[in-house]
Amino acid sequence: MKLQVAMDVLTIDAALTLAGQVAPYVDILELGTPLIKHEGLSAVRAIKDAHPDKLVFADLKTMDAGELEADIAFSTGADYVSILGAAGDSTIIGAVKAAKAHKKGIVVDLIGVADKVTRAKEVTALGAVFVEMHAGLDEQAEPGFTFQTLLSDGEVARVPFSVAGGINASTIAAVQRSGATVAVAGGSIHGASDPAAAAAELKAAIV
Ligand SMILES: O=C(CO)[C@H](O)[C@H](O)COP(=O)(O)O
Repeated sequence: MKLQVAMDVLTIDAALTLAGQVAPYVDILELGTPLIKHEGLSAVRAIKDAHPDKLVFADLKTMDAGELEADIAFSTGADYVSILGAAGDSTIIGAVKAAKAHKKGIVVDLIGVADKVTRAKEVTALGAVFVEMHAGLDEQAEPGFTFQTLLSDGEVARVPFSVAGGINASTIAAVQRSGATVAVAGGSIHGASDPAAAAAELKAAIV
């Protein structure tokens, strides 16, 4: 299982600092949606230039204009671009077309999708390299939130999937047992007093 750090910071400087701290322990460097909205896709270029050996994930969460938005991000250095599973099939098909042209990958983020299992199968058939079983920051804060549903949806869907939703050192082993191909960790790394140590601890928990 690969480890992806979600860099939910707001400036390119902060992202470069964080990436420099955690790169030895992670496989995928994700530019978070707030960072891209704040700094633009130049953040993707800056991270790829600084870490050409790492996979770079642009968390666009695209809902429309799939081919155009994905093409821009791939042209700027992204290896993966996220498209929302709630988007129409034509948006996902367009984004996959751009990914194929660049020999890169589309990840479909299932945040907010009620039936994640069905949509996971549909978008994988459309060409997504993997889906993200994702509970966003707001959903994590809702009463009754349970992380377990993400894992069981991934297990049932039987397609390549990542998991994101507050993963930390005490939950990452369960993520791996569920069969996930990627564990995404944001706050447990960028919010730690020592992000390098936090990333190292997560990496060490992956067997
Ligand atoms: O995409 C996101 C929110 O929409 C986050 O980057 C993702 O949820 C990972 O962060 P955390 O581990 O803090 O949940």
